[in-house]
Amino acid sequence: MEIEPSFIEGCFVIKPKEIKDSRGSFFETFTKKKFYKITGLQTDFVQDNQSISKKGVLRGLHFQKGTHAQAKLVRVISGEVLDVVVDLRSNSETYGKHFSIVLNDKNNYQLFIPRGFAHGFITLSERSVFSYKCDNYYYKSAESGIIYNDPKLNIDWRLDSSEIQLSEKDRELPFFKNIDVQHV
Ligand SMILES: Cc1cn([C@H]2C[C@H](O)[C@@H](COP(=O)(O)OP(=O)(O)O[C@H]3O[C@H](C)C(=O)[C@H](O)[C@H]3O)O2)c(=O)[nH]c1=O
Repeated sequence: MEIEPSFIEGCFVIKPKEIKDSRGSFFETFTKKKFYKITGLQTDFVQDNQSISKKGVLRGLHFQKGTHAQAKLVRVISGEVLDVVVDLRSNSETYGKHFSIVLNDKNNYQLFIPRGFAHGFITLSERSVFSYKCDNYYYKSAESGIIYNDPKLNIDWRLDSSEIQLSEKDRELPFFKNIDVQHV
């Protein structure tokens, strides 16, 4: 397992070591001891999620506010997505900046996202199975987000806007300038 920092402090890519043999391959998706050793983080993940999406489905950009904020360790089990995080930590040098990365079932990359970020992904393959660990529980009333096509963020989601499918909730998310970062 190796780690690759991104330009955003605290947000990094984990590249698991895949062991191949005549049957196929094996890799450890998470071990607390190794995660701590390579990251120095004592993150205590309490909830695992999985979502399945068709091509063009964009989930996000979401975050939970205040004490319900979640750090996440995200990966793709099947297919390919563009994963995007936005730094909402008001004291961060990269506040308002975003980092994006292609995660798929070939590179098996994982992205660690600290608390204080908005997160979203778009499915680029015909179907994706997306799995992630959270260090805080789901708390519906603490949910918030930013509209995916916010002009200030100017995120390139790789697909034509006519191909992008959003939930009703995500279509109504506020612009970046209107979110209350003090309660992120
Ligand atoms: C997040 C969540 C949702 N739900 C229920 C609520 C709805 O009945 C249903 C779908 O929820 P939602 O449309 O919010 O799911 P996503 O659009 O995939 O939301 C996620 O999208 C981005 C990518 C994230 O990083 C967040 O983890 C999360 O916000 O699952 C639960 O029961 N538990 C949960 O932890």
